[in-house]
Amino acid sequence: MSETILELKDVAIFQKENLVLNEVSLDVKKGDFVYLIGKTGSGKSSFMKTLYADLPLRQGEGSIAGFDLKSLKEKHIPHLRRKLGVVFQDFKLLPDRNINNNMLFVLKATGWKDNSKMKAKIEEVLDKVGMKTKGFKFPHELSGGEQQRVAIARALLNDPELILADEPTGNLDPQTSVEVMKVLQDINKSGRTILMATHDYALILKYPSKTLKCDGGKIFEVVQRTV
Ligand SMILES: Nc1ncnc2c1ncn2[C@@H]1O[C@H](COP(=O)(O)OP(=O)(O)OP(=O)(O)O)[C@@H](O)[C@H]1O
Repeated sequence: MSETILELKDVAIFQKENLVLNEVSLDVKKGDFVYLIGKTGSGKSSFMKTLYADLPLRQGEGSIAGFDLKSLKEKHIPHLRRKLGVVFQDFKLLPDRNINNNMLFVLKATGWKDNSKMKAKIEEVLDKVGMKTKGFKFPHELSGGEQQRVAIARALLNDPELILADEPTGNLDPQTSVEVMKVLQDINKSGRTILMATHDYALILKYPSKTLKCDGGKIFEVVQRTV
């Protein structure tokens, strides 16, 4: 049986004093590709934030990439984030520096020191997303799809065990969404676990996989044909 990388047991998720999700229990195995769907405001982002410890786990039990979310101390959050690759809808690239320097910033912030190793790593991840020749460009010189591919490359810098993608195609047109999705599929095929929140049912139909739905304050697994 394959190894569990994310496990939640009877978790409740709050935004301030408001209960957003309740009785959340799930088990994600290494190598899985899991979608998280649900209407606006149903709690997808709050759920993702709990996983990368932007929201504290106040109730229930949770472990992710070997970290216990309940007892996680503030000072250990950077260690957890190094094991996760997080991708956002709005890319979140630093606008004042080129792509290579965006990557360098993350590597230095996560403790890398050796210049030649950093250079090789940046080339490797940009190559993986088909952006090897664009490292000298600034974010505003790239299309939305290219920026998202760079953001995915950035998420790969520290060889994360799990990638959390919150609406990664939310700002992209359908064709570009498929291109970005292909990149995520390739990364998943190379053994990485991906949890992706999305509104894009066309993508789910094209690339069917295990699907969780946030609805009515709960998360449950749905079978493909009813999404
Ligand atoms: N910082 C916050 N403070 C208070 N309430 C919040 C905060 N962020 C979100 N909420 C509330 O929590 C609920 C869930 O929001 P969340 O952003 O997780 O939903 P979502 O499913 O990700 O929506 P969307 O698809 O629009 O991103 C909503 O009722 C929202 O108003």
